[in-house]
Amino acid sequence: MKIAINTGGGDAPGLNAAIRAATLAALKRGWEVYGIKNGYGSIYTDEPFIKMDAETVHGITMQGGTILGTANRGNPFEMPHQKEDGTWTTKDVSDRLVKTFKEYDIDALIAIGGDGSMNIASKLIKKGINIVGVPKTIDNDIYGCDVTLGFDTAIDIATEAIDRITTTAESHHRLMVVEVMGRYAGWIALYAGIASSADVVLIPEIPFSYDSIEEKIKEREANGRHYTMIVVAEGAKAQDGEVVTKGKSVGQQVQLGGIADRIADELSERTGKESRTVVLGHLQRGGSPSTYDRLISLRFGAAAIRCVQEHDYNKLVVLQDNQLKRVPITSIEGKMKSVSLDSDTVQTARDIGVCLGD
Ligand SMILES: Nc1ncnc2c1ncn2[C@@H]1O[C@H](COP(=O)(O)OP(=O)(O)OP(=O)(O)O)[C@@H](O)[C@H]1O
Ligand SMILES: O=P(O)(O)OC[C@H]1O[C@](O)(CO)[C@@H](O)[C@@H]1O
Ligand SMILES: [Mg+2]
Repeated sequence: MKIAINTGGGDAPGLNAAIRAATLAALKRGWEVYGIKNGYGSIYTDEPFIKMDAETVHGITMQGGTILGTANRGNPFEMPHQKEDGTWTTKDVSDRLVKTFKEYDIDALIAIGGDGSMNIASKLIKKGINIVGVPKTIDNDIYGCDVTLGFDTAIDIATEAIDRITTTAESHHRLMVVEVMGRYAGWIALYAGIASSADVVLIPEIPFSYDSIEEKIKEREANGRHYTMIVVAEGAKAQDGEVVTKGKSVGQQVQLGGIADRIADELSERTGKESRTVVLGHLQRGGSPSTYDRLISLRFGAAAIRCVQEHDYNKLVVLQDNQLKRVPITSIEGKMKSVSLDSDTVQTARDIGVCLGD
């Protein structure tokens, strides 16, 4: 049996642990293991696959990033391509990918990635590639999976950062707006916001009203709290506004960012209070995984190999009610896991007085 492994989309803490578990579990079964570099990038080069052995994955469980490299601009069905006149377009190079897989006799691919990677996997499955998916993304937004690898570390980092920003906010009697990642779902903002006792948490699932935040600030001032901590997901938007973006390159998803500045300016204007913004950005994605992420990544990686062993292809290994399960990759195509507004976590936020902007 010959398997290949790749990592796609934004990196996340725990990717290396998943790669290690999948590699060791496959080697243990006497299989050959190959890595694909930079998403699907190396497929189109002279060395499409690199041979992986126990040495390749030695000591990487605790390492951030991915030893295979990743890409979030290299969807084989929409590959950026420069035309003769210098302008950019996209082209479908998936047939070349499928041909290379066949040439090298790869029996199955372990695709470690987010929703975008699983959408690509879904299409490759329809072209005859055997795939087992491993759910990765700090955004925690993969449908059908309670938790994705990388999320736990991201909320730990965000919580610690918000804790630290809170003491300076209080000392200076300021409004502090902390922008965290979360393109279409507010998991990081909600979990880290509640855990760090933020006063206002704004998520994409609840378009916010400035009146509601202003009222919260005024209520706090009246109670002698002369600072307010606002945590906002990059994908959140005002009730009468749009998601704030920074532009888009060909073949890449739109780059988000800038909502914190908008909110800070508007609230300073309304309240007369001084404000500052902090964008946590890629701090949330880098560095060593938490214990939970190491373990869940190892579990996902090994489970993916058990799937291949049973020829149970085209499944995504997921965690549901703390049990490892499998769901068809094609069944989650185009879907997303949003924060449920009647979940107990959202109710908890409301019960302890967190303003959710509505
Ligand atoms: N293996 C891959 N090679 C090249 N591009 C990829 C690969 N996997 C995903 N992409 C592209 O990267 C983008 C993000 O992928 P995905 O949703 O899987 O990642 P994510 O963890 O949610 O991170 P993010 O979306 O923020 O980069 C998508 O536009 C997708 O088409
Ligand atoms: O800056 P990059 O690496 O292109 O990706 C940023 C995106 O990746 C994520 O970190 C993970 O999906 C998003 O929250 C964010 O919008
Ligand atoms: Mg994604």
